[in-house]
Amino acid sequence: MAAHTVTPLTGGLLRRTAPLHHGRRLLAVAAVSPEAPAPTPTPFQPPPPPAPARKGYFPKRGETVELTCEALAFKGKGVCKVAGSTFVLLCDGALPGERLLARVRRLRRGAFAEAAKLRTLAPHHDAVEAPCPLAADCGGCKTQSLAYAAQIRHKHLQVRDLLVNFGKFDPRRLDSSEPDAILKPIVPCDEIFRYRNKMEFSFGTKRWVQKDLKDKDEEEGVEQKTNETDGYSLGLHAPGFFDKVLHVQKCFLQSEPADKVLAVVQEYWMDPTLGLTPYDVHKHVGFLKHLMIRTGRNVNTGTPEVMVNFVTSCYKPDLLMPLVDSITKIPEVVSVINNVNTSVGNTSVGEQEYTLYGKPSITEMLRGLTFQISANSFFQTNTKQADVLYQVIEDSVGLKGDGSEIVLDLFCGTGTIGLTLARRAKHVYGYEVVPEAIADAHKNAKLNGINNATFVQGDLNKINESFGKEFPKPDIIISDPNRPGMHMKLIKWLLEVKAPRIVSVSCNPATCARDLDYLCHGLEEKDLSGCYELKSVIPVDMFPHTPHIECVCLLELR
Ligand SMILES: C[S@@+](CC[C@H](N)C(=O)[O-])C[C@H]1O[C@@H](n2cnc3c(N)ncnc32)[C@H](O)[C@@H]1O
Repeated sequence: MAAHTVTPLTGGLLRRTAPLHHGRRLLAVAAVSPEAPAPTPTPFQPPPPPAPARKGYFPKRGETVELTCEALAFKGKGVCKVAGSTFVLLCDGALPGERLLARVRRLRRGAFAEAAKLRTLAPHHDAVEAPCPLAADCGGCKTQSLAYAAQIRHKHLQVRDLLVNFGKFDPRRLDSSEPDAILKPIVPCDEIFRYRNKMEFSFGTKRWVQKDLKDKDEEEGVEQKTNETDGYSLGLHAPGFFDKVLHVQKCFLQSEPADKVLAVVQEYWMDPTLGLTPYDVHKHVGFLKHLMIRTGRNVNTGTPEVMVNFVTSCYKPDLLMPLVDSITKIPEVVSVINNVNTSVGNTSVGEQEYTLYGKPSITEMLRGLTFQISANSFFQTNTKQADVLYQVIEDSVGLKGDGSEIVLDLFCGTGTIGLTLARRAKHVYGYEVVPEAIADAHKNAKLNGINNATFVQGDLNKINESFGKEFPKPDIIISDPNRPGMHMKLIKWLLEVKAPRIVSVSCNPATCARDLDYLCHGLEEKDLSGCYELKSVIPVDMFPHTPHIECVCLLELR
């Protein structure tokens, strides 16, 4: 692995202000320096000459500035600076190497500012044409116009910098080209489009228009791309808005059959003769709330099977039937569900669920096991890459395979990780807070003839002294928490129970690095007794074109 140049932390910082479980706050995240430029596939146009350097620049709210993006920060924001200045402006949609015009939006305690991109002045080093025409406006694919190789490089560097700055790991142990380097090369995704098995779209009464930027830009004579006009909409929420919906005709992240369903729904739902209205989140009137489309694989044929779930504010199947008749002409559609959610909230889980067509669940296959997935079950969203991720987890877990070891699967969801390991373990114990997920885990175990797995519902943020008494001492612990990471109570328990190996799986490298710091460097300064040694970190890219990155970390008791 090549050694990377890394900007000092002060070169770009992102403040995380929400308090974490531990009382500590994450004050900075990695900013990574751009790597050597790759060939630029977009046609060359001479960029305007750069603005003169402004040493000692300090931003003013509302001003328009010319910026250069130097790196990608955690969450995919560009780390930008005015020429000649060291002050950092974080800008959504700015990509490393790009020169852009932006408006200063917010000053963050004088430490850094947030800016909104107006337009590109000169493209970044690794520019490619984004296939989706909405890529610049939709918060879903922030980095679609960055070549995939560059996306991977930046994700790898982010993980590396977070391990150094939050995890306090020695960069020399991470960067070495030796096979024992802790940070392994990132595992890329083979399919970088159409990888999501589930998309959830919202019906809205307001179609998103970037009004505030547009108005001001027109005054300033800056050309700004905008989206359509006000009106009903079906698509994705505009970034940062719960009531404005970006109209989406097709999504390059979902399967082709799912795109066919979306096209049919878009064609018919606004037909006034059908009497279908979108739910108004301000007035709490209207019928259609969300459209969820899930794609699974038929266990026998391997062909796609699609579930369509309409989330509505009340149960009026007659209103939906014309739409159902149209979408069920698509051969892959095997299930149409109606979740009825009468609450005023924006959630897509209904209090009542009705099957309007076909079966109530679809099947999915993962590492040789079969899973029944209903409309509200949790399941890894990139099935193909989940197969790769679970292989990496299985390799890191390194079960002997003689059926002698006890595995504890913390944050087990529907039990998928534990069940894939159960075949080589003595017994798997899974813990998870959502009761429906535990019920699914039991069903999944039964469906696959697995008898050596026990799943327990419980909140791992609220464990007490009795936790751990109901299962034997584990030989290996897997921990796969949500983005906030592990609660301090759980970290303390892990340090007390001293399982020989822990495999920490995380979708948030910042909280992951923080938790690794506690587990490897202890809670008391300089006391490493009973702590773990970090053996390997393998980043796996599950979500191309987004800032998300999954990490599988192996820890061994010292
Ligand atoms: C990232 S998912 C991992 C799921 C599973 N390991 C998988 O690979 O499919 C995290 C899981 O942790 C669960 N969870 C979140 N907070 C929890 C808590 N305080 N106690 C127990 N489980 C929790 C979530 O419901 C979710 O299923």
